[in-house]
Amino acid sequence: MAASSESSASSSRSTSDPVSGQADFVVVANRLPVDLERLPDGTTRWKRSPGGLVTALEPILRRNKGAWVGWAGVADAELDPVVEDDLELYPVPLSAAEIADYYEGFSNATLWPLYHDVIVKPEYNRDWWNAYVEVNRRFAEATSKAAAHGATVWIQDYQLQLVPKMLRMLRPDLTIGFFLHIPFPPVELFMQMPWRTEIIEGLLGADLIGFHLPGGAQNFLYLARKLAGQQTSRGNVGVRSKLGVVQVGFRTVRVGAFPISIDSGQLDEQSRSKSIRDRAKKIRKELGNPKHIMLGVDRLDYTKGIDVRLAALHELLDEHRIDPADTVMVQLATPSRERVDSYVQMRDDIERKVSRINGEYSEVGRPVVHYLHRPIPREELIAFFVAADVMLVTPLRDGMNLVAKEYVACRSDLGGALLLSEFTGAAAELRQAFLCNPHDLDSVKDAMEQALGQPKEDGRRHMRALRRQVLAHDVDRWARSFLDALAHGGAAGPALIAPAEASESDYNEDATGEN
Ligand SMILES: O=P(O)(O)OC[C@H]1O[C@H](O[C@H]2O[C@H](CO)[C@@H](O)[C@H](O)[C@H]2O)[C@H](O)[C@@H](O)[C@@H]1O
Ligand SMILES: Cc1cn([C@@H]2O[C@H](COP(=O)(O)OP(=O)(O)O)[C@@H](O)[C@H]2O)c(=O)[nH]c1=O
Repeated sequence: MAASSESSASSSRSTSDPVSGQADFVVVANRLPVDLERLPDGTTRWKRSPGGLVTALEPILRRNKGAWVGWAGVADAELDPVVEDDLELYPVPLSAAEIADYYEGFSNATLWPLYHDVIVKPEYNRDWWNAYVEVNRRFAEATSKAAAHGATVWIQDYQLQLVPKMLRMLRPDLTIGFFLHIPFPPVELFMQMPWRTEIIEGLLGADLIGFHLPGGAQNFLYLARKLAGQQTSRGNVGVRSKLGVVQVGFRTVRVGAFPISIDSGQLDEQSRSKSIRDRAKKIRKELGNPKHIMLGVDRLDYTKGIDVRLAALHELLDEHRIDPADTVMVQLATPSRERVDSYVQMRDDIERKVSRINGEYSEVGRPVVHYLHRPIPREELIAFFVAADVMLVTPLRDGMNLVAKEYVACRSDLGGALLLSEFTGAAAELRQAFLCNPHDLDSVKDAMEQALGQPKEDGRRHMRALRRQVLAHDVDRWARSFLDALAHGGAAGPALIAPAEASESDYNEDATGEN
């Protein structure tokens, strides 16, 4: 079952030979890399799960023949383990009530807004918390059954912050890592959380806790001192270096910054293929061969600042700083968390903004904003990256934002410009982008105007520098740096991550891979 292509669930599932307690390397995440989809005719099929966590981890796990414990994306699905040549999937069932309380409630209406700078108000609800505890326990139990004696287990993200402690109690023989894919908030915000001590203690069950940026690691160290009363190191945490330390009884928990990335070599190669180049030309033509194509690619999430870029475009059109006759914007938006209130409201707001702009500035057959509300297949996305002159990445807050890195990896022609919010993790690495403050509309408008008007030679210089960063720091390097740190500080033996088959240029710090 390839996550990138859809296939019948029944044909790819081995029901006769469930494997248990055999895996030396286990990833645990809320979602499996594939979602089970129930079709109207009663049949099912697998489709790729949304989001950057899956994009990043799936290739790593396949290369290392690991096991993945997670939810299959639908309610009440009791599925057997799926065993493939290079991956084992262990589905964890969730009931409809648990999806409402643990996933939509505590994970996405409490933790998600709290950890993203309270862009919308987090809701604190005891029933949701109880469901979160219960589901975290189920994930810990499922992992305990999948992992071999002495295995390395890598737990992912905010939905599963209690699993490290629960799993350690069940299986003290395991080496346990935890990685948070979203920002970890400062003390002033985290202290709102009614169950703040339980969460910090849950995370401290791990041997190594990873964040994208040093700031998240520093916030965590402070809270471990304040809430769990533990001794911690006080020096600065570095990027992939200078780990922080928390002493929990006789155990030492380490804390570090490991910025996630993408399979940049593979994307670079794919984006050079004739089929993608041809499709990119066709997209341009289908859009009416405008002078400028601006592109946004996001889950439809209020953190992503889609409303901000639309507002900037609208004002630039009003001020005649953008000509609607020669510029189009394409917004590709994957549906996300559609039953959470704040997501429903945001969708209405965005769709109103799109129709206002189009109502005022489009001509028949030539909309200014092209808006698609559906998941876009990977190949098609790559063609859009190749076609776009300006990539709009304007989150109000984002742990990393892999889309920004994917755009850069796809531009071996050194064309295009990246407009990037300072409030993304990616901005710490992609300094040659057009950086903007999404809370300041003038800053976004100015950056948009500059990106559109950038002289070609300046653009090539910027893109070359961006590509150097993205090609040298790929997802393999991210996983290896985390797992090496985990192996060297814990009970595990040699590093588990085998290097990807890579061309020399993928790992050459000076390579831009340009055409
Ligand atoms: O599973 P969903 O509720 O549909 O959400 C999708 C994923 O969204 C989040 O992604 C984050 O991880 C990316 C990779 O590290 C990062 O670049 C991005 O900034 C984050 O927002 C979430 O953290 C995942 O757990 C979800 O699966
Ligand atoms: C809209 C869209 C996106 N993708 C892929 O999803 C991930 C998104 O990752 P990112 O870190 O930017 O943000 P979140 O994890 O969603 O918060 C990226 O790999 C995109 O290419 C996709 O495959 N299809 C889509 O329609």
